Amino acid sequence: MTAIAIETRGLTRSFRGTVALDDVTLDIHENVITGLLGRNGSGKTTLMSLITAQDQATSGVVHVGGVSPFEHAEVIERMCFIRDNQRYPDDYKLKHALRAAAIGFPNWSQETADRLVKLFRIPTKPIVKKFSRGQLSALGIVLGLAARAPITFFDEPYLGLDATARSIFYEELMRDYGEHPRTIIVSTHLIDEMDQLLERVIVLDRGRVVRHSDVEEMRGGVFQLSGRASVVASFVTELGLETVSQRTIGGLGTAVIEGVLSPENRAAAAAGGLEITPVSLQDLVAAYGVGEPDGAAGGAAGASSAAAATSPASSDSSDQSGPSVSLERSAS
Ligand SMILES: Nc1ncnc2c1ncn2[C@@H]1O[C@H](COP(=O)(O)OP(=O)(O)OP(=O)(O)O)[C@@H](O)[C@H]1O
Repeated sequence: MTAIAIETRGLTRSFRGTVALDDVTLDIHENVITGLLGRNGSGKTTLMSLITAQDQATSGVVHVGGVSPFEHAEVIERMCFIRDNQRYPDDYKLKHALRAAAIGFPNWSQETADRLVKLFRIPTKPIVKKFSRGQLSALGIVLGLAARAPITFFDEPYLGLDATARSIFYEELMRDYGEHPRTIIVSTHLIDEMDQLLERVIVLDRGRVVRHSDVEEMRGGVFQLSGRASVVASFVTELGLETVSQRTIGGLGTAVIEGVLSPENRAAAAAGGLEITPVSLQDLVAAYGVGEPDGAAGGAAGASSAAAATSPASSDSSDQSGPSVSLERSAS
């Protein structure tokens, strides 16, 4: 197992009554691609903003490389955060964004940037503000990969990308990570598409960590039981199985269960007409997100602080608490 790159202890962030992150204690492994998963409003962007010092916790601590990023600019410089709503200065064209990133990131690879710009067919003439949603995402991916920051965050990097461009992203991510291993944290809702890329996953639900483990371990330790609802229910109760979710539709019951059944219990399930099937990562994350609404997911959509401290571009400083390296200043 690799060393720990990022630690959080009791990390909590509230926004006027909305608890976006609730007592999150995590060790994020170094040089591993970790998926940050969970339903809308579960706290993924908030967690990334706190780790990159773009937002300040209500309570709890974040350590990156053993120190608080808020107090160590050199730690912030090692991180790159590509947000889904990345902002750029009004007059920026592609070349300005690339130039600014080249200045801001010590490990910047111009060769990688040039190659990816061609692969994604990012236009050179229009200002970035005129880019389509997919072109903006592609630009974020180019910056995030070419930056080669030791710790890189991608917040839903694929928004608006067509299927071909998404495949290019996945391939290029794996290629660059293979050649230059680093800590990558990627939040995604396209779990079926990305699950082969992820080594570990963190699943958040309503601001809390409901699962943090190795993907293979997770797959091996969960199964779905389905059959007549009454039989499923009594099987679960009699064996004291730990359910992630349990549903009944008509007379059919399904339960997603953590654990491994012994051969005897498998035989008993089969004798009762129950079917045991594997659970995809996507279905498992969906199962964790099944629960009563509690109003915690309402409120303003997304943290408003734009990329600042370590990400390559920001023109919005309305909600920034951390130090910032702005493209507006560094490239002209
Ligand atoms: N600046 C803010 N002001 C008020 N509420 C906020 C702010 N930022 C986030 N929240 C709230 O915190 C919760 C978590 O938001 P966050 O953006 O972290 O979720 P997410 O998991 O990234 O969601 P999504 O998958 O939809 O992008 C949400 O309820 C959101 O409305």
